[in-house]
Amino acid sequence: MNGDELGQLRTEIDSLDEELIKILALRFIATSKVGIIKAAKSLEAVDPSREAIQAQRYSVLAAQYGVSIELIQKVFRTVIDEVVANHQAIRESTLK
Ligand SMILES: C=C(O[C@@H]1C=C(C(=O)O)C=C[C@H]1O)C(=O)O
Repeated sequence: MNGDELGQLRTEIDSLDEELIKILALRFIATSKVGIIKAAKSLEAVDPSREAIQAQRYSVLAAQYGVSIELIQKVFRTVIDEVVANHQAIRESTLK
């Protein structure tokens, strides 16, 4: 591998990282809207049955794309925990 290839690969990685962050931002916008709807309907912040279905799907997709299932589950656990904390905050702010 020459220096040119290394540089090109790092440029590709930087661009993919930006896409990941952009997609996460879009996901948080969508989940915030869900949080507002759930707070308005007095629904719990956490939905374990929905999360179980998603976890199943993440495993299938991880296998399909050849990515570690454990890694994907950990990444989404971190993201979903953040969403749930955000939903709890929305719920508490609407109760006041
Ligand atoms: C977004 C929701 O709220 C929570 C967060 C989820 C997520 O980030 O995907 C899934 C289920 C819920 O525990 C939802 O209920 O759909």
